[in-house]
Amino acid sequence: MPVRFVAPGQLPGQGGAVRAKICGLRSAGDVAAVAEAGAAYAGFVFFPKSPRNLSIDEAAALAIEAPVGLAKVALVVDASDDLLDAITARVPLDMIQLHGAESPGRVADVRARYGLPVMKAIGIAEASDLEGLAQYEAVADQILVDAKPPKNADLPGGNGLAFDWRLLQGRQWRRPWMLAGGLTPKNVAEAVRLTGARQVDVSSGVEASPGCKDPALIAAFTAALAHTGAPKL
Ligand SMILES: O=C(O)c1ccccc1N[C@@H]1O[C@H](COP(=O)(O)O)[C@@H](O)[C@H]1O
Repeated sequence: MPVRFVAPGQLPGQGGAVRAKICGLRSAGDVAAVAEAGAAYAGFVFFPKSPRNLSIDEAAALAIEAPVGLAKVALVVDASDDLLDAITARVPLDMIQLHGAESPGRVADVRARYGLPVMKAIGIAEASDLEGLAQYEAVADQILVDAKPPKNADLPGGNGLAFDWRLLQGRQWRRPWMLAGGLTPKNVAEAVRLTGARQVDVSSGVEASPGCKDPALIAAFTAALAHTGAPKL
């Protein structure tokens, strides 16, 4: 399977700055703050239980006005084809993030049906959770390594919970990957140092309250990445 979407600086040895995805944007001001901060990706959440949920019309308005060069990502959770058909028909996108219990076969189907790169989220709480990641390497364009949500959590992500980043030390995957889960402006440099991540994803950690992004925290998050050195694995 050809890799259709590899962000610059994401393959081993390519170096480059650590790239940020800021997820759960809900307003034009959020998008402007993310672009101003130099983030690479803007995430729009389509999951009604989330405080960051957007209607398709709202997301379309934000995505159409987003600056060129800011990659627009639709986050969905076990979405039907009907929902994805509706999103992709209206919202200009660069990537689909699957953040539910989608099987490898479903990842492959979404990728083929929509012709967009797909990032599959995998929840990690302990070392054995990493074993499940391998089956997605063959079908996803990118892997999102996130904290596993607590049992009975309303949200499968976006809970502001971190996992033990040392679990990733010494690991290498065949696909570009992103680190997520409980990242903040204060801890992201340490997370990068410990894991070697070259891409990071944040939602709660740059919010003043659930669903309300804080431009100062977004700027502090990307500023914290500016001085992260080469990975020490
Ligand atoms: O942000 C949400 O509301 C959300 C809802 C459903 C699935 C995933 C969600 N967010 C993603 O979760 C991770 C970690 O978020 P946090 O920084 O710990 O709050 C991130 O990838 C978000 O894209």
